[in-house]
Amino acid sequence: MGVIVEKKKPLTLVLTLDEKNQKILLGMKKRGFGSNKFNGFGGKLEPGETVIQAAHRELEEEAMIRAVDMDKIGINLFTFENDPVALEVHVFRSTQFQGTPTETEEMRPEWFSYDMIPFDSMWADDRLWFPLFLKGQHFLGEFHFSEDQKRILEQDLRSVSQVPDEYDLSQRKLA
Ligand SMILES: CNc1ncnc2c1ncn2[C@@H]1O[C@H](COP(=O)(O)OP(=O)(O)OP(=O)(O)O)[C@@H](O)[C@H]1O
Repeated sequence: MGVIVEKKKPLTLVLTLDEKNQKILLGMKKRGFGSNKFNGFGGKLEPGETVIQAAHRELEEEAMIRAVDMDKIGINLFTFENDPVALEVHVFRSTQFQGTPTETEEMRPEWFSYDMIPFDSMWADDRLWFPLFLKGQHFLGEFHFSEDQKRILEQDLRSVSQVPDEYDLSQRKLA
């Protein structure tokens, strides 16, 4: 116990669902942080941008689709051994979009059935919170990773009735 966090960096993550066919759109990340893993679409905020604006922009840039609905469903706070900066990932759920998912320089999109999500090729936290996400439950998670980003050393995940605008660092469970 005792994960030290000095500051946090907001990021977005959008998961697009085809509820009728029980499928989720993921992308194989081709470069940068988390490369060679399947994930939702997202990234950093640009100066002056809100979290929701960044969520829409990153989905358009990385998957070439435009979300019609965008619901904030949770926040995950990620920390890594020997790194005082936490990643605050705002997770969104979208069930309607315009356009056709298209491969970009950053991502190769692919649909997966809810019961065939490729967790072995994803971040280790995903298999823990996806079940809540798929049920539409709001959640807050904290995941402390090993320095090599492969293993979760400590974690806390809980359902909440409402998702706050940001993760209150003074309320961390792994502090
Ligand atoms: C540690 N466990 C994790 N589990 C699940 N998802 C995680 C994650 N850690 C980061 N993520 C997501 O990974 C993307 C990184 O994005 P990232 O490439 O850094 O951002 P962005 O596209 O702005 O950067 P560049 O343009 O490449 O610099 C972004 O969606 C972010 O939410």
